[in-house]
Amino acid sequence: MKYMPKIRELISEEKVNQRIAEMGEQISRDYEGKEIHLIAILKGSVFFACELAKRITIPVTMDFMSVSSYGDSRESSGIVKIAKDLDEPIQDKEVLVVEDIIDSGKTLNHLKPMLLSRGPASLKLCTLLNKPERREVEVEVEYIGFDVPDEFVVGYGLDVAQKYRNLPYIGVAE
Ligand SMILES: O=P(O)(O)OC[C@H]1O[C@H](OP(=O)(O)OP(=O)(O)O)[C@H](O)[C@@H]1O
Ligand code: HPA
Ligand SMILES: [Mg+2]
Repeated sequence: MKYMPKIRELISEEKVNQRIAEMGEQISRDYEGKEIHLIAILKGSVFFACELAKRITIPVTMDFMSVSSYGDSRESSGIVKIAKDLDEPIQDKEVLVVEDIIDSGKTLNHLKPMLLSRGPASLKLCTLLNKPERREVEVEVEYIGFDVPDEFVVGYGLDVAQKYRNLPYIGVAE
């Protein structure tokens, strides 16, 4: 039989949804009077990005970029592969990049200068989870849902070898 890790709950569905609602409220206040352009980094951030967008009360547009570096491994390959670029230009837009997790920092460290070179009015980062102990390259992150310990987390969009993205809570794959 294929190896299936046991999943231990780390952050309940209720806590995740409550925190996302708070983040949506804070973002709506910070960007009051503006429109916000959310860029969700596929695939992991899609659950968070949709839930966050529903909690933002100012006008929202969305675009998607598909980026991967982990593949089926629990370690970053260090090679950030862009499988799908944005559909629309971001020039003069208030851009908020939405991630499910910042771990080594390599993905965002690679993406940020690339997006900045396209001339957005502003560019900020928002992540549901942050794993500070694993950071290899510095990234400035404006909005963080939860700090998590140095364990491989799954659920709410996060996968281990493509599985468990659909769990409605955050767990640890043991
Ligand atoms: O800070 P880092 O060490 O770069 O890790 C964070 C990135 O890794 C994961 O993506 P992954 O490559 O697993 O692609 P996926 O979203 O399709 O699962 C996650 O969704 C982030 O994009
Ligand atoms: O802990 C993690 N879980 C799932 N995907 C990830 N990508 C980077 N870190 C993680
Ligand atoms: Mg992944």
